[in-house]
Amino acid sequence: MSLPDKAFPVSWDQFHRDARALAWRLAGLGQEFRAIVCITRGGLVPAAIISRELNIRLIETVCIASYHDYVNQGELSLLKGITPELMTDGGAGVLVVDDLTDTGKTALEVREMMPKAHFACVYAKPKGVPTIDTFVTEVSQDTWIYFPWDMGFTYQEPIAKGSKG
Ligand SMILES: O=P(O)(O)OC[C@H]1O[C@H](OP(=O)(O)OP(=O)(O)O)[C@H](O)[C@@H]1O
Ligand code: HPA
Ligand SMILES: [Mg+2]
Repeated sequence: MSLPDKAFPVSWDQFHRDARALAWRLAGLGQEFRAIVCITRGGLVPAAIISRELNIRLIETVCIASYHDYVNQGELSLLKGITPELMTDGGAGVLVVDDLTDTGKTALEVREMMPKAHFACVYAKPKGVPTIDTFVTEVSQDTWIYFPWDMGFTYQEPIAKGSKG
């Protein structure tokens, strides 16, 4: 598969605002979370922001990789599971955080470990939406989200270059 046609670039500022908006939504649920489980690596950044906003200091990781060559999803590899103490009662009271859900496969894998946990991510594509309880912004399935930690400054061709006008 090649990169989807549409690009949704996200700056650090925008990501911070959107992750904070996610924290506001989660605060609005009126639920006390006993811990955050972040899905590495993408979940580390929103987890830092949400843990600060919601004053959650117990942070655990579940380490999963699936997009081995950036755009193409392969087999999911579970590199590190979740501590058994947090998986008691199906993960009730635990907040699972990721940067985005795309096909929903990653979230479903973690849901099998903690069916009663609350799943949150900043961005969602339609296929992944049913796997998530709370998110901020939906983008179409044929959009690629460019996160600031994957980006650098590069030269951009002028729009007019190559056009007949
Ligand atoms: O809904 P899905 O189709 O499963 O895709 C979403 C997952 O893909 C990305 O992680 P990736 O596996 O690329 O690893 P990374 O977080 O280390 O970049 C992203 O951070 C999500 O965790
Ligand atoms: N952007 C970045 N990483 C991803 C995406 C995306 O749209 N989908 C799955 N991993
Ligand atoms: Mg990830």
